[in-house]
Amino acid sequence: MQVLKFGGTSVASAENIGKSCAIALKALEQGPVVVVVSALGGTTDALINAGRTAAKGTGAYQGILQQLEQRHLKAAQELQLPPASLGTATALIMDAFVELHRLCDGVAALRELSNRTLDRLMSYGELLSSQLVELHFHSLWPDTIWADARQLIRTNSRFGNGEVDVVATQKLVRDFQAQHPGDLWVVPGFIAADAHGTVTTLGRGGSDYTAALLAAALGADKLEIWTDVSGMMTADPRLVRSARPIARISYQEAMELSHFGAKVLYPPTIQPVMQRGIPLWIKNTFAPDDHGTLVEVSPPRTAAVVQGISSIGNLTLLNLEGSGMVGIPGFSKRLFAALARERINVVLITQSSSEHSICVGVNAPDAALAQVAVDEEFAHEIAAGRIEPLRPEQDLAIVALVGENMKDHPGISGKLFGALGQNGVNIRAIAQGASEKNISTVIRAADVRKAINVLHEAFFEATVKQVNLFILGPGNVGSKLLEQLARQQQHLLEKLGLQVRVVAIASSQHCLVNDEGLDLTAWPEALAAAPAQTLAEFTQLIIGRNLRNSIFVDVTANPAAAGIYADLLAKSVAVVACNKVAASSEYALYARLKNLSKEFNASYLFETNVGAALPIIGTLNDLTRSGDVVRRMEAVLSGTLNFVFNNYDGTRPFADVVRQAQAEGYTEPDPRLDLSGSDVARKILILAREAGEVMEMADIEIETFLPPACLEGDVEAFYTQMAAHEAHFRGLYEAATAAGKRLKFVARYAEGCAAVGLQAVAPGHDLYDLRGKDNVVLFNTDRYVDQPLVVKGAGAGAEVTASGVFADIVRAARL
Ligand SMILES: NC(=O)C1=CN([C@@H]2O[C@H](COP(=O)(O)OP(=O)(O)OC[C@H]3O[C@@H](n4cnc5c(N)ncnc54)[C@H](OP(=O)(O)O)[C@@H]3O)[C@@H](O)[C@H]2O)C=CC1
Ligand SMILES: N[C@@H](CC=O)C(=O)O
Repeated sequence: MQVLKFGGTSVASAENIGKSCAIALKALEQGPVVVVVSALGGTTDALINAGRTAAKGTGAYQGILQQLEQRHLKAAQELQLPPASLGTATALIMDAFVELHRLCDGVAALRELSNRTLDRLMSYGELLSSQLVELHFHSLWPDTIWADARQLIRTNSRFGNGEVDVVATQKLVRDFQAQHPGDLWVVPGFIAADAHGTVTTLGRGGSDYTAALLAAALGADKLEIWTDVSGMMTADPRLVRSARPIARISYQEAMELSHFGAKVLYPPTIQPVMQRGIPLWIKNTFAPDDHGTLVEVSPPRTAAVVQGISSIGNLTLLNLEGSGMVGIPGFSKRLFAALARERINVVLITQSSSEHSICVGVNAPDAALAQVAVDEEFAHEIAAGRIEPLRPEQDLAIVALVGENMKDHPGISGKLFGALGQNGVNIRAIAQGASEKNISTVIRAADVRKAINVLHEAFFEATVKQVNLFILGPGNVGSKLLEQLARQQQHLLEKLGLQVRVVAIASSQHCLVNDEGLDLTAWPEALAAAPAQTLAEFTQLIIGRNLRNSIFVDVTANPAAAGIYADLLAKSVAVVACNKVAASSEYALYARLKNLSKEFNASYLFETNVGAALPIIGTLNDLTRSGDVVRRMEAVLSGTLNFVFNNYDGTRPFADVVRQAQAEGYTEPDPRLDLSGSDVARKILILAREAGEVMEMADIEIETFLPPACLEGDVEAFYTQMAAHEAHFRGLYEAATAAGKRLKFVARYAEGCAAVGLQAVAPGHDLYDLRGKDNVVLFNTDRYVDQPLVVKGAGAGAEVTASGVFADIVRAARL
């Protein structure tokens, strides 16, 4: 004997009924079959709607019923039944709707819809669908009978959610079997009757339960639940795109997952088949060849420790707290008794070992009633100040990991907390029983999508991690970065398992957004047509999207952009910046950002602030982290100035060489920062801070070689004044050359002091041979005493800088 249950979508139309029928006929090749059917998809909701509309006293329910009747008549027509069967079907439908109209008229007259009447109304959905299906089967398999579930499933008289009398039900089913030994039964799901024969229902989704009760009573070889997905999934596919079906799972795990929102199975379904050890399949009517999920006693153990991730929304936490609870027995009993008296279901319980508080999760609609009930129960203690009035916390949800293997596996909860923490998901409460089949976390409802995706990636997709970039400043460096990202997307996916998506690009005039990731080959045109956004709006866009593994990339030189880092880090959004403003602004901000980065587990990386893509800050960090102490640094840190002094020989104006440096992309957007020495000063300041020094910009001695007039006015005036002072620059050059030396703009740090300035260096000096736009840093430390540790190479240029930003992005993504 096999029991096959077809859900609402599987019988929603004549075409779908045909598919379900084909599945049942195939099963008949292996032996007798019991088919349990739900109502035609959407019917139960429509019947409830009709009843509730009638209860308001309006006549609108008539329209709802007429539509529903037409739908059933159309399905009967389309089933292409033999004429006699079609006549029977039409009569059944019309009679049923006469009765439904009569019931709703009564509800409208009384303006009252009791659970008992609602059960009666709803029962017509399954009664009609099962009779239509039976007529269709009958035409293909004459040995088919319709079995009325009201005569098979016995419940108490709790209308709306009847409690099944299992012993009576088993007897009724076996007696029926003895009298009707046919090959194929068709049974309406969801409906039952109490001892007086009054119709009851088994709760929404109860058709699964009907099928399980029949399977258990008949000692079936298997139960198959046919639905519109290919099995139980590792997570809700509406929230997690990469969710996949679970091939085999234990009853216990399936029970945990179905309780926690895996809607493919009505939770009570498992108990009856588990008791009898009947294998339960979840299969897809629309893809019958897919494997589906097999729920069984002990599935073969795979490497998967976690089987699925599930969630329940709409949760409220109630926290009973107070010093008067500690060490006194009976508090929890009274708390749960108060909730039970109001028939409030407790979804989750936690209590810390200090016994100072007990925290329970309830469905949000029950929270107000729960609060009154508990506050009343403890009114005496609250008045005496021994207990606080109950504190409800709303807009929460549970996200749970499910898997029997978790119990033998250390580190699962560590991984869970780490993954959530890194993405700024705050855990409000935790529950895990000693059986360790389920680890439940309570989080903000707004974080559910992000949390489930983060966990799915951590536990099911070790190979791919999605990273979401928000890029500010698609200028010289920014546009090169976007080119490099576009070129390397496949490489990142294949070699590093990173699926890098650029979600937004913003300039000062436009902001382009696509939650699915922008097309990186066509962004310039799209950006030019996109609307503007302020920095505050851009910040909100990043925070509001609440995407996992979010990284803000600042490729501007804008001081205001540096002002948003703190807000982002505090939301666990990583920050990668080649903008030097934040790291070189007042020490308090630099320190705050560093602390926020630690506190919220979000990277704050700015390697390109010094020497473009050269590993200067990284090297310094490695030295200090491993206990070395930096005593002295000597460096050339301006690509622009090194280029200018390497290329200026008096044969063409100094200002022209500076213009060339700007055209080649070495200067700051405002080249006066380079020529004045300020840019080098910020770099040595950043290095000194990274070496552990508490320093401000004002502590750096800047010896400028520019005549003061060059720094008056705007950038064009700057170029004009440099041209006017050509003799000054030639003089500097000639004096150095005459002494056999070269000009280098040098930064120095030693014993808490730092200075920058132009210097003529002699052959043999470490800085003498520094070519082109190169930078160099010489670190003298406790370990590098005789010879400095040297980092040297190209120190400016859009392409190399972009590659340094890219490397920081990858570092942040792999954290
Ligand atoms: N060039 C190099 O070798 C190196 C550069 N850097 C750093 O890289 C950064 C960028 O330099 P570069 O690409 O040459 O500069 P660009 O001037 O070419 O680009 C700056 C970008 O920032 C945008 N921007 C400015 N203000 C805002 C704002 N308020 N909101 C949104 N976008 C804004 C600009 O947009 P719009 O055009 O609309 O104003 C532009 O797209 C600088 O901080 C520089 O110090 C670091 C290391 C080396
Ligand atoms: N303008 C800078 C670029 C890198 O920071 C330089 O010239 O070094």
